[in-house]
Amino acid sequence: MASVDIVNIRKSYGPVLALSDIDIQIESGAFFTLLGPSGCGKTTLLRTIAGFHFQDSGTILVNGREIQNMPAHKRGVGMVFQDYAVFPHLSVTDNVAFGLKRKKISSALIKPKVAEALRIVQLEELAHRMPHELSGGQQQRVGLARAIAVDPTVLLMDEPLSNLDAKLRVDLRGELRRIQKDMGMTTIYVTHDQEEALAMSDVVCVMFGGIIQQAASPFEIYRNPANRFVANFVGANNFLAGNIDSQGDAILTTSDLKVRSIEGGISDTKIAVSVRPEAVNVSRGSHAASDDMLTFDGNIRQISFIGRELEVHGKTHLGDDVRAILRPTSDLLGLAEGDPVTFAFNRDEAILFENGETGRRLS
Ligand SMILES: Nc1ncnc2c1ncn2[C@@H]1O[C@H](COP(=O)(O)OP(=O)(O)OP(=O)(O)O)[C@@H](O)[C@H]1O
Repeated sequence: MASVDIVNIRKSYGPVLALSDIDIQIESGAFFTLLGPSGCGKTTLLRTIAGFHFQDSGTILVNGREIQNMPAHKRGVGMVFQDYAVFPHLSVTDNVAFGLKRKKISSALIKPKVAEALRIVQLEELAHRMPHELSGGQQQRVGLARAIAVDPTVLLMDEPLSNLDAKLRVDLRGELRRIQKDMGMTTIYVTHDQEEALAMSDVVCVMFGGIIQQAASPFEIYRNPANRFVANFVGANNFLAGNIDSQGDAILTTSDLKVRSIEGGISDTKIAVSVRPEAVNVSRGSHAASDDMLTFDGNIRQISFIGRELEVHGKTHLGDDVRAILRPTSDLLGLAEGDPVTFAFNRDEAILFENGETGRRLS
């Protein structure tokens, strides 16, 4: 078990600043995920921790020991790659033994270590196969077994499931998490798949533009996104536009509704209020707002029945798009394009962003 501290890591590729003063503390045994869109710097950060890239400045500590200037093979980290990176000319056993042989471990010790790693990833039966005789999921297990066989202090994984089909990806993510928990191995995982990140992680670290936007538990990231980027990137969200008037009140242009008084708010500043689709209610006709509920008149644009859920797309009278996810009821199923409805949500469910930046709950 090992803690990892990343202090002020900065890394450029020529004029491109890929990582800007990254600070991260990872607790021993945690499953820590770097999540962000393509180009946000997550692979660069992972490879800098692994020692495949060197930072321009900053410190990386594993259990309090600086590793940032060590060569990759001395850092004690295991790495699992997106493209499996198994050696095609070596059997499953020899692939898993590869790192142990390179560490000059005696063959008497290699055998039980390989057997144990194959047992953990449930590949004992296929130990003698060659990689071309394995499925993608099995090859990725070989990659994982090879990484854990050398007893790394930290396990690094770069989009390990992204080459697998959707069903296998879901199966394997549960299995990866189980293995990681059983072994108590501190893991840093890279993905651009937000559902995967939420499902697997103790901590999700959302990155954009080489900067950490928020690092918190999956629930916290979803429920209390720190800024508009996180609110938009993680899960679906509605954004209703507005501004702060000369009295310092936040007013939604959607409905001329005052949603909050903002002390020290700068007049004419733009605001946005976000609300998750599952928090939006839809009902026929027009209903007034109450202290707790914000309501918006509008019309149905499209209704899609997707089994367990009904997805409703609408437009408010002042032009904002609204999406709601609801339990299908016969009344809602009877709605048609163009029907007048009221969209409503509880203030508790809404987050106010001033200048599109830091978010805070409405109520
Ligand atoms: N070798 C390189 N030379 C120049 N620029 C690079 C190099 N590698 C990455 N970059 C740039 O650095 C930034 C971060 O790239 P990085 O690969 O870390 O992003 P990422 O979040 O992992 O993206 P992806 O999900 O597409 O792999 C991007 O702007 C990218 O274009």
